[in-house]
Amino acid sequence: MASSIRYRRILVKVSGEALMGDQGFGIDVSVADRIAADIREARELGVDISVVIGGGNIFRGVAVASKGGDRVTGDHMGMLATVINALALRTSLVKMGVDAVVLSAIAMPEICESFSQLKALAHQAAGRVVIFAGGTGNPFFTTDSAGALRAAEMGAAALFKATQVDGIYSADPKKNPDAERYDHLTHDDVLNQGLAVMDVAAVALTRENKIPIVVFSIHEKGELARILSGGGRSTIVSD
Ligand SMILES: Nc1ncnc2c1ncn2[C@@H]1O[C@H](COP(=O)(O)OP(=O)(O)OP(=O)(O)O)[C@@H](O)[C@H]1O
Ligand SMILES: O=c1ccn([C@@H]2O[C@H](COP(=O)(O)O)[C@@H](O)[C@H]2O)c(=O)[nH]1
Repeated sequence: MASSIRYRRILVKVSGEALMGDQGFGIDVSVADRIAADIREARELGVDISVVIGGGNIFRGVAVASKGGDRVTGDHMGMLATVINALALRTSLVKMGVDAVVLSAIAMPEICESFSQLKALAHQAAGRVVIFAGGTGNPFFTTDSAGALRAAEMGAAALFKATQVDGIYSADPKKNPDAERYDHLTHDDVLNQGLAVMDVAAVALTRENKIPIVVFSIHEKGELARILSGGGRSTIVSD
């Protein structure tokens, strides 16, 4: 096992939106397989990995609220979307020989196990990749907040946000091509400058628990292992 690995236990927040690939909606299985391969490669470095998966490729609660519907119902729909994605990612991992389990914050025992911290830690100790579904289980939150929460519960040394962009910029790089990319920021920098790559609750929770955040592009094959090995391209948020 290489000694230069940056973190020995991490939680990866996987973008739901990325799962749709070029389809515009739903799940592109080849993308799920690629992400699973990246997780397998990173695990082979001897790193414990658990995953929170988003739901943006299927449903976000604000879509209901913005059309005058009930936000809480919309958020329930969004959380269910994350369960669909978690099942797809587990399928891809198992297909390539990685033992993985889905734990949902919303009980659905016919489909997957319900979340408890003890169960999650036991699965991790048994060498499984734990995929957390259903977000926090509460409306008005996001899967970024679920990522920060589960990272703290799992004793993760860092929260990796695998997203559409290769780091944190001075403004949303999709809207501002001239935005400046940062290699390193503090939690306070992200909050005080209103850098919207993650929601405020998630950043505040990681700050409280002294958990660094690593933002990197999910579209770069092998990037997770490269960053864990000391290379790659990312923004690290730490104090
Ligand atoms: N300052 C910033 N730096 C980097 N990205 C930013 C910034 N502000 C806004 N963004 C946007 O935030 C997005 C990531 O946020 P978001 O969590 O909504 O997407 P996601 O990772 O695809 O998650 P999901 O689909 O699971 O909801 C990036 O794709 C980027 O366009
Ligand atoms: O704790 C949570 C997490 C998520 N939601 C709802 O699910 C969707 C999808 O999650 P993303 O983080 O946007 O990928 C989100 O928009 C919420 O509607 C939630 O209510 N609580």
